Parts: sequence; C-alpha cells; structure tokens
Amino acid sequence: MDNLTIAIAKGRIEKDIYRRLEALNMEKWIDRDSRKLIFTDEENHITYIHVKPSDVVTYVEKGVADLGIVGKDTILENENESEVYELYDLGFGKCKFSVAGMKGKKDKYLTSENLKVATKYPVIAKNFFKSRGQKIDIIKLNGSVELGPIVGLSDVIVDLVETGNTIKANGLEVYEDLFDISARIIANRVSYKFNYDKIQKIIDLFDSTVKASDYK
Ligand SMILES: Nc1ncnc2c1ncn2[C@@H]1O[C@H](COP(=O)(O)OP(=O)(O)OP(=O)(O)O)[C@@H](O)[C@H]1O
Ligand SMILES: O=P(O)(O)OC[C@H]1O[C@H](OP(=O)(O)OP(=O)(O)O)[C@H](O)[C@@H]1O
Repeated sequence: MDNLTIAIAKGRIEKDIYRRLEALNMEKWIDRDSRKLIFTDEENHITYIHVKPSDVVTYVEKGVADLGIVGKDTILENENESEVYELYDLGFGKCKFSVAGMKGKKDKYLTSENLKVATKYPVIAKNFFKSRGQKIDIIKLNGSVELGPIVGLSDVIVDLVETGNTIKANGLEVYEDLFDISARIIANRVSYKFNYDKIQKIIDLFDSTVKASDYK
C-alpha cells in the first residue's frame, strides 16, 4: 500500500500536533530528538515530513505531500492558497489577526490616508485594507513587528495576537480585530480525489482525539 505523506509545520503548532498523535499512539513513529526531517508510520502507512510553516502549502500544492498541517494565517498568506483544499479545523494554535498601534492614537488610524502598515503578512494586510477602500503602504517585516509604531517605522501593525501580552508590553493597543486563526488540515486536490477514503480516515482519527478529550 502506498503511504500518504503529511507535511507538518515545524514550530509553534508542532507540540499540539504531537499531542494529538500521542493520543492516537501514532507519535511513536516520530523521533522528536532527532534532526531527521522524514519519518514513516509503518502501521498506518503515513510518511511525515517536517517543513517550515510557510513551505507547507508549497509541498501540498506540488503534490509532494498529500496533506499538510499548518496555521490558517500561513494558508491565507500563500499565493497558491486556492490550489489546495482546506479540509479540517484542528482547533488548536488559536489566535487572531488584529490591527494595532500606539495606545491613544486610534483616531489617526481611522482617518489617515496612506497609512504605513508593518506586517509579516503583506497579502492579508493588503486584502483587508483593500476591502475597506483604504490606501496603505506596506512595510514587510519578518518578526518583532510591534516595534514598528514605537520607533516610527509604521503607523500601525497587522499581526497575530494570542494573549495580548506582546501588544501590552510594548505600549500598543488593538484597534480592530480582523478574523480568527487556528491550525488546519489541507489537501492536494488530485490526491484528495484519488485517496479520498485514506484521507477521510486520517481526518476521522484526528477528529476522534477531539471527541475523546478536551484538546479543543
Ligand atoms: N501568538 C502566536 N503568534 C504567532 N503564531 C501563533 C500564535 N499562536 C498560535 N500561532 C500559530 O503558530 C504559527 C506560527 O508558528 P511559528 O511562530 O513557529 O512560525 P513562523 O513564525 O511562521 O515561522 P518562522 O519564524 O520559522 O518563519 C502560526 O501560523 C499560527 O497558526
Ligand atoms: O499575543 P501574544 O500571546 O503576545 O502573541 C503574539 C505575538 O506572538 C507572535 O510573535 P512570535 O513570538 O512568533 O515572534 P516574532 O516577533 O518573531 O514573529 C506574534 O507575531 C506576536 O508578536
């Protein structure tokens, strides 16, 4: 039997993925202490590959992976988003997209033209302001985005907010929430068609870990 390949996003959501696999007794196939990037579950015929979050959609879209597990934010930011099917909301990795800026400066945000927006997510930020008909300049950063308004690089940021601690610790406030984010299972379109039963079985397995516990 051919294995199904699942691309797992390394980093923040990894821990929750392993908790689910552990609940299914499927984690034993993955050596988390090793530097290996590919593992095989011989019992369930699954190959796991460990990739950067921003590369998960690429592996799935190209058909190298049948399935991928990655945050909704990363899916929406990818130019090939529409080329993959989003099948299942895993319910972990929860956070939200927000617009934030310096405390007490919200008025400027609402009225300003050519707002300078610092973000790791230029596609999502552009789409949001476009839908509102507001002209903006994007400043693409790769992290520590909250610094933008503090040092005068930008007027606002578009970023993920979970606990709100980073925003607060840096004297910023949320001006507006965009939408909620969580980890999703995505599928290659062709593979979904040809491996429907196998893929459905894997989704049912993940689903059973939610029903059997309070992971959500
Ligand atoms: N507070 C949070 N901040 C950022 N991401 C979060 C948060 N809470 C949950 N997530 C989820 O975790 C994912 C980010 O994981 P991580 O920070 O490891 O990767 P990354 O920053 O996108 O990648 P890298 O830093 O390697 O380029 C997001 O895609 C999102 O789905
Ligand atoms: O609301 P909070 O719980 O504080 O979480 C939000 C922060 O977490 C993420 O940053 P991350 O830790 O991934 O670091 P980064 O700045 O390198 O992206 C995100 O970009 C926020 O800065």
